[in-house]
Amino acid sequence: MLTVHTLHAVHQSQAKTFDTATLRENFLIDGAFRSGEIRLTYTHYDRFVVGGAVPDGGSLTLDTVAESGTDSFLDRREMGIVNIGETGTVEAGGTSYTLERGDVLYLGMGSGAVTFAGQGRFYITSAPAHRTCPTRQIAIGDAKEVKLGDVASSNKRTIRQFIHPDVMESCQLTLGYTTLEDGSVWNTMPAHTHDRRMEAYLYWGMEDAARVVHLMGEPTETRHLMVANEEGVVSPPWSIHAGAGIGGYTFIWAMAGDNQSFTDMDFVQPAELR
Ligand SMILES: O=C(O)C(=O)C[C@H](O)C(=O)CO
Ligand SMILES: [Zn+2]
Repeated sequence: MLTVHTLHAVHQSQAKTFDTATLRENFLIDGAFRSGEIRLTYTHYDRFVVGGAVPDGGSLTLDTVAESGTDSFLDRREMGIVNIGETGTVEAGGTSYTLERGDVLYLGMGSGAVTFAGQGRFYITSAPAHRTCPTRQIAIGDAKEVKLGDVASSNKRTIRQFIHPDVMESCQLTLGYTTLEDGSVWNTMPAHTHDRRMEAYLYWGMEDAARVVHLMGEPTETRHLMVANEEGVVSPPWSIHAGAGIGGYTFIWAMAGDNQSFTDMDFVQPAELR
């Protein structure tokens, strides 16, 4: 079963008037992981799509998605998949890839129908593409590791870059995930914006009762979203994206836009945030 929800782009002057429920409707991605379903959110931020596929021992095929207006979803798109569950397989273009928890698969434009199977919980990201880059499976050991933060600032963390120019080629999609060390709670602090790229976060590896207080909004108009395990947030180009968690967590970041330069960020120091 395939469900697609559309999120339209919101202007920052409107976002600052939203109450909690309206903020959540417009920026929180919840309910993406349901047994036996593929659930996608089609955003109008760089036409970036995020979602989940949970085959739960069976198999689920993603092919035609009416929102893209193409015969097959990947006819003019590339895709990045992260398995956040147990071992599962993804089959595309006649090849089957076995993904362990934390493995990433990049599918180039024109890969055709994609079939998810096994016990994987697959996080799906997709951006429009203009050429075919080679499909590639990237294990955790193949990712580029960047250590950031320190214990004193409660933000010691490891950034793992998978779909990233230093690791492999893609059209515009970049993707990786960041894991907090025990006792550290803050991600992406100091915060930043990057008007050149939108970004989507998916929080996972959390206890059911835990929450991340995700900060969004223009730097001088911040708002927060209480985010549970396996929930995501779409971050418009004008918004900061940062958070503090109750307990440990990992978050998948994925971006699309004018450049693939991970370090192209406009930093905002805590004293400048409102
Ligand atoms: O913890 C961090 O810092 C990050 O992981 C930053 C995100 O990846 C990001 O916002 C990239 O633009
Ligand atoms: Zn960012």
